[in-house]
Amino acid sequence: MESNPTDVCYESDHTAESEFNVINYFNDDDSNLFFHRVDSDQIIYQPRQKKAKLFGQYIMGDILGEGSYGKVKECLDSKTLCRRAVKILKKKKLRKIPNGEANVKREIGLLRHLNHQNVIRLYDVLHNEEKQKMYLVVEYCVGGLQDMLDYAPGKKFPIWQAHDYFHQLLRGLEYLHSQSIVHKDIKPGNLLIATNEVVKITDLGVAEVLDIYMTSDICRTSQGSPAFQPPEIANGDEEFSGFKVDIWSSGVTLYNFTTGKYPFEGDNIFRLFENIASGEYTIPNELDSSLAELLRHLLEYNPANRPTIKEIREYSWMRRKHPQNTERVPSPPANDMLDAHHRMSVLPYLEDLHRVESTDDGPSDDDKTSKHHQLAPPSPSVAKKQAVQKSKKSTCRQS
Ligand SMILES: Nc1ncnc2c1ncn2[C@@H]1O[C@H](COP(=O)(O)OP(=O)(O)OP(=O)(O)O)[C@@H](O)[C@H]1O
Repeated sequence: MESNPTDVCYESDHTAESEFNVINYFNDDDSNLFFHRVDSDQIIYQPRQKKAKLFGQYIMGDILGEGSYGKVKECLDSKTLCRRAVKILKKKKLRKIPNGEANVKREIGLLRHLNHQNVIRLYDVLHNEEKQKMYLVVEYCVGGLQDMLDYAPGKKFPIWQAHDYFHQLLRGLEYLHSQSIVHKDIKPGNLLIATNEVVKITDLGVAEVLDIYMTSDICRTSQGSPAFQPPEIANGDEEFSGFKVDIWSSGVTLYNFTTGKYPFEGDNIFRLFENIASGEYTIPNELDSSLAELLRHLLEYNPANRPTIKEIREYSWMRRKHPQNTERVPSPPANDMLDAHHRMSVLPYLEDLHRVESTDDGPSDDDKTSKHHQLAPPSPSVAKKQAVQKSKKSTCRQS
């Protein structure tokens, strides 16, 4: 077969063409062909433009985490410019989880009425019937205490840090109890940390509201995490004091904060409940005797002997100021270890939303029809530019 220069060149650069978009210049008679070779070091990779997504007045950011009910994303409230988190719940998924829908309904019903510094705030609930999704807009937190423990040396907090967090847990719990609510699932995994080290009790999905006309805190059901359940639940008692369940779980939580371990363990839930029901556990010798004394009382077998929150505050370990002689365990970095400062992930999406493609002569055709403009709130472009600058500058108000 007769070959011409074109064939030869084409074959030799075939891979380059398919991978790097080689540009061919042909002249009319096809006799002068240039292959513009591009080496890999000449290629400029640009990060993929983040496409803005809005729902209601909220602009979505990156994923913060994922639970059994769905994803949690960061978002920005465009009205208040406050940083928030949004739990995205797929209704289909909820129906598949035992008590899923009921738990979410209960949590929403409860959170709507609660307002305390140490309990997560619910700001908004939105539905998308078409997508069968539900959006719960809550306070933004930088992480969870369980994630912090997982990263911490020995999987525990320094005593002074554990002391601070436990104090805050008691404050939040005291508020819930004052509202006749038994949380029933207190554990590090349900304690988030906001900016300024403020602990937030979250996940009220299995909480119970006591009848306000009842004088006791008797409960009959429990769905909490097994390792944090008290002997009366492990034994299958039909009735038990709800508040004392929360005191026991707080005791297991404090034990975990300060030792990195659990008082009761088991290969499976049956073994675990057997161990809890036996009431036998040890407190590591290295713990201060005043802390050991508090833990023993929190983990009293008989719920009636467990202290109330008011009484807990009187223990010498609680009243003491603990020296900050060890470094604080930080909240784990966001975005797979990349961002230790938890920068706001909504910004790149905001930039996409407010990208100005117009010239001085007015908006370009692209601008007039772009999706960004359909999505953006109807405000003049100047105001948009200002909003971007403002949101870049401001560290968002936290309430
Ligand atoms: N308000 C929030 N601010 C920041 N991150 C959050 C917030 N709420 C949850 N997250 C992150 O999202 C993850 C999933 O949270 P979610 O409450 O849906 O599930 P979970 O409590 O971890 O698990 P499950 O509900 O399955 O027991 C959390 O582990 C946390 O990392």
